[in-house]
Amino acid sequence: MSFSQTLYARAGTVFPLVATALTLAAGSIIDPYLAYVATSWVIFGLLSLSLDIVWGRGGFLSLAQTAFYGLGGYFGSLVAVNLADMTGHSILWSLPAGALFGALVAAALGWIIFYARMGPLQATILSYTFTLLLWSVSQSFKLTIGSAVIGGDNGMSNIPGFVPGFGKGAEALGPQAGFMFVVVVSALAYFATRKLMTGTFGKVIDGIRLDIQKTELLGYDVRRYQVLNFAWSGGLAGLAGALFAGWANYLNPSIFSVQEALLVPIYVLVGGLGTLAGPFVGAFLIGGLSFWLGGGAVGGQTTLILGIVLILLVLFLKNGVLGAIGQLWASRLPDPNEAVRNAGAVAIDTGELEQILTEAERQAGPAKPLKTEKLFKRFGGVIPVNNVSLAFAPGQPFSLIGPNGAGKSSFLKTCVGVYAPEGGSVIIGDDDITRAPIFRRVHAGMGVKNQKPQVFADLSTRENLRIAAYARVRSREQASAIAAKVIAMLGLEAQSGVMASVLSHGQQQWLDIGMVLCLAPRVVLLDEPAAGMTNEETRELSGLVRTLSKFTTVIVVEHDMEFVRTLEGHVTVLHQGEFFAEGDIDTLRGDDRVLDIYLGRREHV
Ligand SMILES: Nc1ncnc2c1ncn2[C@@H]1O[C@H](COP(=O)(O)OP(=O)(O)OP(=O)(O)O)[C@@H](O)[C@H]1O
Repeated sequence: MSFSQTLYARAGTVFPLVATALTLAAGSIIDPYLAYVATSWVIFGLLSLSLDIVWGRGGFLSLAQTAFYGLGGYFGSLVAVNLADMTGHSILWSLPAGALFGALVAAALGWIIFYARMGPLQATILSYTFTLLLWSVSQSFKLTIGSAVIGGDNGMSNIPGFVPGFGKGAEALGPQAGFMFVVVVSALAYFATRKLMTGTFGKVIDGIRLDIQKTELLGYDVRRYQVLNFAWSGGLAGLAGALFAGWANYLNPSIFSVQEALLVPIYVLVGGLGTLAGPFVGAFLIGGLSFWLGGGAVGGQTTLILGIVLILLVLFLKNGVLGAIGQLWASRLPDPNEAVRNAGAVAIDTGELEQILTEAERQAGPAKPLKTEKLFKRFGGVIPVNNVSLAFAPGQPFSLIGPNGAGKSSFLKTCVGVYAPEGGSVIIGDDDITRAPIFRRVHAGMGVKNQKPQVFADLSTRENLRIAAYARVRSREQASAIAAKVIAMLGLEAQSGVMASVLSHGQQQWLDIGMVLCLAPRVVLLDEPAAGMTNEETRELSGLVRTLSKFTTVIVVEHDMEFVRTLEGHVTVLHQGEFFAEGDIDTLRGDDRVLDIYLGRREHV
């Protein structure tokens, strides 16, 4: 790797470190008033970072960040006002209290949003409603606890500044030291968040944004991850709120206002969505710009400037400042996706495959049978799965065939948990999984490949496999080792570092199958796996499915009769949602009744 490539890969750590050092150095020499104003930009940057991890990384535009910010500020101050009087050291009380309260409220709101499986728009509106509700309630909310007074419209005053020393007479930091203190706290919060988001947790959050269903099909409890991410973001916002209260020494309900709520996404967009450092850049740029124009941080020109900046940004810098710099820089580096252009056809290394499957069997136990009993699913007047009772076992591949609309995919989706059945049961081994969420079925041993390749487009081939393997083994080293084996088995070594989005359709199908194998499934369900594959790839796939069936139960939904014939397994015909016939493919191909349903003749049907 060249210096430029290494620096590009570490940019999110190196530049923020340099920026922190420079800001700290500048802190003691700049004008105290500027230091005071710039402190608020750092705080807004931290608040915006809290949005960036849920929006830029998690894919959910939350308008509740200022709610957690305000609540963190009020609660942190409530604690600080009472305790700091006796002990000094206000920041020891207000910052953890604000962060914790913000995290708890976010976890509660996130629990409602994510477990109710709301759509993105609905979730954004609910988060906005929550902020508006607080705004309205806080106007008349009055509370006195000890020496802390929340006075409704009048807000809360006499909040102690940043007091680092102990004891009654301890003094608050001045503007310059206060600025440096806020920079240090925000930098620590940034680096902790960055560590979280560049690790496996962050990759799962990326997976949720890119393809939530696939993430769950890997066995991740996606809602738990979403709530945890939201709670972390609430913690950051609460921390920012507690800092803001110490900076302003005063809070009032305007912190929950519409204008405040909408400023946060603007900072994020200006800096660069999903970049983590971008929110600070956005807050500094907008804050600095309005300060320079003479309006101060919240001066009269701010709204106008924000409007103009946003319009220019939408027109010219769609990825924000850091996003645009990153793109420009990347375009000057050697193309990391070059390897794809020289790629040959995928050839399965059968020896490697058998090793992977033997190891999987050793770790996850023997193959499990899958059974459905009178499985029933209806969509209004359509019944795509009508009392279907089937049993699948290891030893040979099972194929499900039938004309278009026969209910093959619906049967598979009902087994997988994408559709909830109205009747009957699905049993894997000894476990009744009829009502289990998708990720629990995966834990029970199910591995699923849907018709379209489901890979995480923005992650590399290796990262895709790692995230799949990590879902099972929960160890980064083991996950990397499994990913390396699957890459070798698929012969994708040259493509291991390229983005999945640039792989060919066939390669994406293989990668998807590789991800399923990383789960060491005991039952494998494949929905039209040969779709879009070349003849050569289809032959390879047939070999893979046959080998797989020696180690696990395999069920394949397929249209391609020739492919089904090469599997040399058991075939079940579905028709109009019901079991119709079964046997080997040659017998079924000679069966007039089966021919009739495929040709649409009525004679035998
Ligand atoms: N989510 C849904 N909502 C409403 N109807 C659905 C839904 N999914 C499937 N159906 C209906 O159920 C019937 C069976 O569809 P399904 O896709 O399961 O058949 P299939 O055998 O897999 O067909 P194909 O081979 O064309 O993929 C169709 O009439 C379809 O319109």
